[in-house]
Amino acid sequence: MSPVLPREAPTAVPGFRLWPQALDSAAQVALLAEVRSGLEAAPLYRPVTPGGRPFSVRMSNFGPLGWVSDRGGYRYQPAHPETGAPWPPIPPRLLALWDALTGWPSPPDACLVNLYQGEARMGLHQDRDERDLTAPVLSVSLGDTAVFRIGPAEGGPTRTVRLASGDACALTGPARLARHGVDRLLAGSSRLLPGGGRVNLTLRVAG
Ligand SMILES: O=C(O)CCC(=O)C(=O)O
Ligand SMILES: [Fe+2]
Repeated sequence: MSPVLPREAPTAVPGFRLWPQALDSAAQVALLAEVRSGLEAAPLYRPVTPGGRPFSVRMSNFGPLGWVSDRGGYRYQPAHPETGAPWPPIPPRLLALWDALTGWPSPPDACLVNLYQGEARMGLHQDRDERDLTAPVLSVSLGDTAVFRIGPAEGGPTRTVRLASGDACALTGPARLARHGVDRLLAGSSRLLPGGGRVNLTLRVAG
């Protein structure tokens, strides 16, 4: 990670924290290589919603627990649903970033990997499958810029925030249960991933 503490930018949503360029371009390249090597052990797959609709993103996980969705619902589990193998470890660079940015006393035990390509998006939702809903959720973006949408937990007006390659953001405190999603990617905004697309890494204390 970067040697200095990333600069935090103000946001209009209390508890939604944003650190533009938390990872400089060298750190982004290094992290992407670590992600690719983890994905060799835990290949991306396309989950379905509990209603049976395929996600437009492909997913995998790192860490003791991984978030999965299927006909049985949403949950965390210790093994890849297709290979049955344990998830590979969370890259140390991400654990260090979690400590530096969140200051949370315990490490994350789950890192969801989302790959967005083409028209992939993610509908508005809350992250609420974790045991302790006071622990922050930290998200790191690599590749094409995402048009991220965020609004209050109870519903109501949302705002959009652009998340570029290397940006980190967190749902904390009053924004922990904020509704959020990804409307679309800005195609061609980054050259980090050959062929375009975006990798999002979401660190959580799940279990
Ligand atoms: O891709 C993103 O920036 C958000 C991902 C997300 O909200 C999730 O996986 O729960
Ligand atoms: Fe989410």
